[in-house]
Amino acid sequence: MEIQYLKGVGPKIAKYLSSLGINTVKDALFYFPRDYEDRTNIKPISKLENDEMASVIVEVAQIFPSKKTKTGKTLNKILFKNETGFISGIWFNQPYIKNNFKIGEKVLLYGKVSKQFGEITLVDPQYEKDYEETQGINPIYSINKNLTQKIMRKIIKQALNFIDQEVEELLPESLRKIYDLLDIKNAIINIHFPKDKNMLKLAKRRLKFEELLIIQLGLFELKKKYSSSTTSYSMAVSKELKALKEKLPFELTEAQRKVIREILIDMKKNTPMNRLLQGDVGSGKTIISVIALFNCAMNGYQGVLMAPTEILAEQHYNTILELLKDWNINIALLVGSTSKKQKEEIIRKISQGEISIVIGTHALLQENVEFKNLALVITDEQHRFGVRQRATLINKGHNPHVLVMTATPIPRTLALFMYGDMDISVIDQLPPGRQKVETYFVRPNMREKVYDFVKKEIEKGRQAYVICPLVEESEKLEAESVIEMAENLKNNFLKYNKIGILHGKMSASEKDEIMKKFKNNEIQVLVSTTVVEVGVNVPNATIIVIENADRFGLAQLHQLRGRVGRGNYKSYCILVADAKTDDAIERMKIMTKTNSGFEIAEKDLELRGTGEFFGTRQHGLPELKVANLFKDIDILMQTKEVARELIQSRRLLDKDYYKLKLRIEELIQNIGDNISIN
Ligand SMILES: Nc1ncnc2c1ncn2[C@@H]1O[C@H](COP(=O)(O)OP(=O)(O)OP(=O)(O)O)[C@@H](O)[C@H]1O
Repeated sequence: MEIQYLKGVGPKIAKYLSSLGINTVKDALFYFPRDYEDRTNIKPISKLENDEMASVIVEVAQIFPSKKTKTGKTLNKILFKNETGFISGIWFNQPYIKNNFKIGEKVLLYGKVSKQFGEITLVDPQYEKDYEETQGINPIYSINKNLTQKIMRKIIKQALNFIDQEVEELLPESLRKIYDLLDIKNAIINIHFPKDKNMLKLAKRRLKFEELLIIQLGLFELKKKYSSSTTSYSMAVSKELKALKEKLPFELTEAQRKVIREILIDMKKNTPMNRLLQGDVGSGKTIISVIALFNCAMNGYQGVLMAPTEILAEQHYNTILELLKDWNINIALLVGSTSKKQKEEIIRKISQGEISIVIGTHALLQENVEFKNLALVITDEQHRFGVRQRATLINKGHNPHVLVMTATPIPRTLALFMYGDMDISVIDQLPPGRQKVETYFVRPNMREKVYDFVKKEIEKGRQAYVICPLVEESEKLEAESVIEMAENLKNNFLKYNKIGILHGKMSASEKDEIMKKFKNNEIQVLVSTTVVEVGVNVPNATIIVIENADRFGLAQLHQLRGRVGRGNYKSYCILVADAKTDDAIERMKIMTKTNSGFEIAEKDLELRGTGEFFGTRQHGLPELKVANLFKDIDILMQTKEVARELIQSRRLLDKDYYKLKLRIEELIQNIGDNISIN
């Protein structure tokens, strides 16, 4: 039912609601509050504590004229009283607020308490005059400035009148009984307008349970599908591997050896490998992919490695060419900017099986790229590819082995959730000799000192990255900001150093040229956008300056920092930021405190929630509305068990579960796969 059918929702309000993603009554019912104000516990004024959120029922005692503050804001103050004391309300830049109150009138105020110099104040409080009906726990919705909480609550209340026709119960009573879950109707009513705190808790639990159970079931079904496809390419462990290992410029770490064993065992089986390889930045994942691709080629099959950026694809290509040059293996690079003629040639050779190892970017996904006998698919940094894209590549072969590499360390339980259909290998050890990257957070007025320090490193023979401030996502601006920054450095701080620039809008050959020069130390300072974020490997670079660091998320900062500290030299990361919000300052501080990708990932989850952390939309998985993968581990584990049991006992096929089953099929379709559960 369209939202306009509700009383009081005219075209204007409907438009505002639509901008929140609410187009139907059902959308409104599932638009859950972001928070609640608890008015059940109305305290005497004298008992209020500094900084707490509180409600008071008071009478207007005195209305003061508007004043200007030192910073030019208008300040309005109103004094309120009740039998327990006096409290003032202050509002900034709302000069008309005083017209809304009359002396002696009773109001309910809700806001943050500030106690200073014996005066108790509520800053910018919400107020309601018809407060009788809104006592209790009240929902607070994420709204935009065109709507008010009051209007929103009215709309939701009306929507709740249609709950019977709009909302389906997916969980049968038998299951609800065992796990003490509210029925869906009660859960939705109580998540919007909780009867009391306990009912709010139960409502949340029920909705989280459903949300997580559906995803778990979807992932289990996917896993079942892949593991039941029995025929893959069984590959012997090539005798040549020993020779390859001897050619490496370093000894493999124990962690790398363990992972290689796991992968070779998988590839030997005639069921397809489906493995996630996790390893922190710089832990040495590339060589693992080289060994897997080599083994595949030695068995006479084709393998492919897809990277998220051209720079990285080229880097992998060059590494592989160099390492495998003693063997007669045809290797090709296929990226967006490969010339048309070359592309055609490469595509022809791939389809005829003349090329054994293909390295590339998204360009590999084009329809006309066909393989003769694709047996191994490796994707690097998979969180940048959607599940769908991975599937497109996999479908170019017949049940090939699949290896996904990621540098985002995800706590194990969460990894099991996100990649529920995959086995997991972890490189939990860095190559020997690595030192902690010393990280500093400085304000922009320290810039001169920062670049003095950069100069000193260069004098020692080392190299530096300068990551440019993020600008709006405009192609031109991106290039401009890099050029401007480089000019600025040339004219001021780094007059005598060789500076190069790199940004996403350069052609592949330009980028390649710059990267080669940087690798050969012909460029000492590389001013770049985040195109170097993932994977770029120049061990002689020991210092990275990240300008406007507060605009980056933690995971991204960690990736960027991972560009240094990749060799035996002591390395530094300097975050230059005029961070103002608590959140931004917190992020900077976390970076200075820890080098562990694992800890950073956990903090990131805490600060940003799971949706953004995983970029769930890219994964094709639904965004979680109520559950939080970090905080709701217990429900997560419980639903995992339930999912397993429902599938193993085949109870999911019972009539009771029919609606749930349909929902799961729908979910899998959204992920980009097509299976019916039977
Ligand atoms: N066992 C090892 N001993 C010494 N150096 C190693 C070892 N394994 C890899 N390296 C080197 O460490 C550097 C980082 O390796 P690699 O580029 O594979 O990291 P990565 O795991 O892909 O990191 P990122 O996620 O940042 O791309 C490279 O210079 C590589 O040659």
